Amino acid sequence: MFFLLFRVSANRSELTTLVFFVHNKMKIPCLLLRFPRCYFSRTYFMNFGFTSRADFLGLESPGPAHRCHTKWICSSNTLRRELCQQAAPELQAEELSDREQRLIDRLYQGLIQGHRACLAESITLIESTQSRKKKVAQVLLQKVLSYHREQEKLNQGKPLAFRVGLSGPPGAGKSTFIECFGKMLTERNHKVSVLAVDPSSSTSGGSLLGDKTRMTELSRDMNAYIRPSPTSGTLGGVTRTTNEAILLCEGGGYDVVLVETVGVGQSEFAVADMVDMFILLLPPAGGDELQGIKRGIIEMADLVAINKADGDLVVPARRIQAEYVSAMKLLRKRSKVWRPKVMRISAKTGEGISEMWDKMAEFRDLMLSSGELLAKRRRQQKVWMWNLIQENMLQHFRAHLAVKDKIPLLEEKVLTGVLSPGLAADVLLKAFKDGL
Ligand SMILES: Nc1nc2c(ncn2[C@@H]2O[C@H](COP(=O)(O)OP(=O)(O)OP(=O)(O)O)[C@@H](O)[C@H]2O)c(=O)[nH]1
Repeated sequence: MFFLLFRVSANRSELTTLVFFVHNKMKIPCLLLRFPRCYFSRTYFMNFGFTSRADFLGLESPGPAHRCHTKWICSSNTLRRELCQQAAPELQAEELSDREQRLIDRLYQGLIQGHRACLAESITLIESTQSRKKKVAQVLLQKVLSYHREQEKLNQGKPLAFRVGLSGPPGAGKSTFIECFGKMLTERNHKVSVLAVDPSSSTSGGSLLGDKTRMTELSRDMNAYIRPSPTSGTLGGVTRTTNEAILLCEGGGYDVVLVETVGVGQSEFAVADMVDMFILLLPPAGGDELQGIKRGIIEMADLVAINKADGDLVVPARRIQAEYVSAMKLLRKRSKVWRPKVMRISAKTGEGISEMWDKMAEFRDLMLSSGELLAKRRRQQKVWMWNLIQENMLQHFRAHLAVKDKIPLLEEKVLTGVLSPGLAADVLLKAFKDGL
């Protein structure tokens, strides 16, 4: 990247005008080198026509002046990070109070040093619905993201963590599996975090996955971190924070991030869209007992694990495995390098768990070497951005004064066949546009 460096002492307004001219005409990011005690307010820059901080980066030596508004860059290392963050200038536009800055610094430092308490506090911050806290959380997240990018660069561009989604109907043995699987991984020097997505919590106000005493042994393990699902919010809200929590966990050095969801709703589709590998855990039962499982979700699975393949259940587990093997042959191929596998395991006895991890590692290596993993992650980012925009826009639309009262009436007219759905939508959209 090109940028011009200016050093400012005397006649700074003339210089700033010149810098702005260069920046504006030549579209070159400019760097302004400043001296201590040389204070520039945001208004000062705005007066010269700069519209965002990323237009213009300031370098200052730490000193009495470092508390001034343009506290952007204090060392060449942070300078590099700040340049990387140009893509998200709006997040830095809001000035943080000293207290907020201290909070971010404390959480960030604690997080990257692997302190579980700081990770927990950071996730609580991103789950906050209070607008100010949300902003602070986003600044923290940006910081963690740039740390991520640096670490990934050091790791030759390879992802820092393996993101795994786990879904299955209630009683399939998810907690027993995670306990057994997680312990095996920590014994092999992995750091494991478990995030639960439980959409039922948004309607019941309680967390199904979180309330129970689950995974007692794993939760005592210093190399594991278990986070129950947030207790409020829409599915989109819950999954948005889960997405961000994944990044925080990775920043905290967790190299295996497990996202668990109950396989009876929409959450598993959302989870499948935020992980590298999606696993479906099923009990050795078929037909009626698995009615809650949606067909579509089987198509999303990269691996199906038939659990409880022990004692009397070995025979039905074998039968179910054979059924799934043939059913999955009929599914559309989603990857050039991987065909979904069906395995038998027992979370109770631990049988098959190590082999399952070997298969998972094989999947990750194949996906990485073929470039499919990174392509998938990039695609997921875009999907998520649009999902969130859609959800927010729809909320905004439904709550808008110009359409709010009209919706029930128009819905009724569509239901009774008085109005076509297309026409009703046109009426509402026009009212919305006119009311903007
Ligand atoms: N025989 C046998 N029983 C198991 C196995 N894994 C889990 N179970 C039993 O199945 C029951 C449900 O297990 P959980 O781990 O609580 O299942 P879950 O999927 O987390 O259930 P929810 O929390 O309701 O979603 C418990 O009684 C477990 O002891 C297994 O491998 N073999």
